[in-house]
Amino acid sequence: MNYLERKQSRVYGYNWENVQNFQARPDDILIATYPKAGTTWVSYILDLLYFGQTERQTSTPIFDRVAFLESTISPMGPGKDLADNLPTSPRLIKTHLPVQFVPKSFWEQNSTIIYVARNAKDNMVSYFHFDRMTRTQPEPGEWSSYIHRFMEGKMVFGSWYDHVNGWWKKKQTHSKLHYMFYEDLSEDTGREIDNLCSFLGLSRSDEEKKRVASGVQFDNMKKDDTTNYSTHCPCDYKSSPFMRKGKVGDWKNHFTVAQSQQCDEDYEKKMKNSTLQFRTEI
Ligand SMILES: Nc1ncnc2c1ncn2[C@@H]1O[C@H](COP(=O)(O)OS(=O)(=O)O)[C@@H](OP(=O)(O)O)[C@H]1O
Repeated sequence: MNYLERKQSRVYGYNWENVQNFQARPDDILIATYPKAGTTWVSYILDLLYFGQTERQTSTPIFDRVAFLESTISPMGPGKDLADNLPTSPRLIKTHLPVQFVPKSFWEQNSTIIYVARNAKDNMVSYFHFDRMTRTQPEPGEWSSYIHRFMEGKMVFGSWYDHVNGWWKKKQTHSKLHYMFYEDLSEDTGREIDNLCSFLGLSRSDEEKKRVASGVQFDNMKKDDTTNYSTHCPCDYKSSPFMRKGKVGDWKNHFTVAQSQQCDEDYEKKMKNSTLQFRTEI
């Protein structure tokens, strides 16, 4: 077992059975993403759509309102326990697990799932900076080698390519799965909130939806201590903030022309059988 595998198994391994035996409920909402694809953004949208600005929302950090299922590092204890004890209905639960590792009770209970995907290049950049900042992930090393590790899928939650494709395939057979894109949210948050409401069967006034769209803007979430992760312990915010840039196309500030070409060629090979379409700029 190499360093990465040892670290993975220490953080997530011993928790495996607990997570696999998790008892989902029919009204649960599972927010599934590859790390750094917009999990917190969509979590906060759903949180506001369902619960509005209550006292709990303004005093409790987002990572205690939305349980990170497979995490063992939350200040509130294992994510599975947090999910078990969430007082809300629906319960909002987040996961980064590839589709084949999601606890089976979510399928048995026909729970609702919101998947968020982000283009590979921006996802990679965001993950790189997160790895620089967090103490729960392997050290990222140099950017030039990180790109290769990402392309090879040697990441804590496995290959980005398998992740986005696995969930995309699942969407074709699981009607309660809504597949969203970070780039669409960035382009028109209001439109994506409308789509979410239609999918979830939520009737919210135009005014309420506008309030949500404004509340979840990057600058608002960045200055809000309940959504910017500033109170989350295992991070070094001097290296990089959690709410870093929040942009589509920031990859252009990181990739050299040669790195971009190499990534595109590799992408073509890995995604050649996929009908998924990503935008790397808007
Ligand atoms: N409101 C809003 N608007 C635009 N972008 C946003 C928003 N909220 C979070 N973000 C950006 O999402 C990135 C973090 O992704 P996740 O929340 O999935 O991270 S995690 O996996 O839960 O750790 C991270 O992206 P980068 O800035 O590119 O690093 C965040 O800045």
